[in-house]
Amino acid sequence: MGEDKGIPVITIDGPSGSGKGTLAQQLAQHLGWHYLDSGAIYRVLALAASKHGITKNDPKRLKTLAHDLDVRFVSELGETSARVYRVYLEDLDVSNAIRSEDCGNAASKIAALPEVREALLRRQRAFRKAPGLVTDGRDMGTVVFPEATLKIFLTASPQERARRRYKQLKEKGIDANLNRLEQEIAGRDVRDCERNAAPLKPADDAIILDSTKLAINDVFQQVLLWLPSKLRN
Ligand SMILES: Nc1ncnc2c1ncn2[C@@H]1O[C@H](COP(=O)(O)OP(=O)(O)O)[C@@H](O)[C@H]1O
Ligand SMILES: Nc1ccn([C@H]2C[C@H](O)[C@@H](COP(=O)(O)OP(=O)(O)O)O2)c(=O)n1
Repeated sequence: MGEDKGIPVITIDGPSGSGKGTLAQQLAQHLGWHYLDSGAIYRVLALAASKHGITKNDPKRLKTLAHDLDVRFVSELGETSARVYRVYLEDLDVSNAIRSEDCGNAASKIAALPEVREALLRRQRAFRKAPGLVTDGRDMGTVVFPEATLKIFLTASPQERARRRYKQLKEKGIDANLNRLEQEIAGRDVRDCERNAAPLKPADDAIILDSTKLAINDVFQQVLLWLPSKLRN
């Protein structure tokens, strides 16, 4: 099915821990739009590659794996009426498994391969369905949906992002080390920003929002203020 360019898209790009997923999910739920967590696709691919013993040094097999990847997203109502997004690889629920920092790092490594990115393009664009799509990642506004309705580039200081990730992991009962997280986040920033294929950078027409000192709800309210004028254009 072809992509319908008349359907509105909000893109949220930015580095790890800036709050992209949180904001994108809030917006999708508020607007009743679809949600695409593009990073989850790269994470699932990293998991599948490890399962099949394919390394980042084998772009040809990774490309085939990316093309054939059996990844599914299921959105369901959680206990507090907020939507919960679950991710399946083949028929296995990998929602928690893909959230480890190891998986994030592995995803960042294979995401540097142009063959892999190309193989995932069409799959990502297929999420553009009525009444609208909110999506987050690294290249949503620059490459995947260059004509998006509203593009946000969400940042926060590396220290604040590491602190958020630390708290998030601890809340999930996952052991974490703040210093190590800071280093891993810094390493991922460099790799994601310096690669040649679709590097992490704001689109020319993106609004840059620094959330270092903003609460989750402040970020959400700010974006809601920007949206109406973009939807009218
Ligand atoms: N503005 C904010 N202030 C404080 N914590 C935040 C903020 N935005 C997100 N968080 C928290 O930080 C963690 C990482 O957010 P997440 O949305 O997963 O980031 P990303 O998708 O950019 O990696 C989550 O636990 C989330 O609740
Ligand atoms: N659109 C995207 C999304 C993610 N990636 C890569 C680069 C990221 O470091 C990894 C993991 O992305 P993800 O958004 O899940 O990571 P964070 O939640 O921001 O820590 O995948 C990408 O290259 N392009």
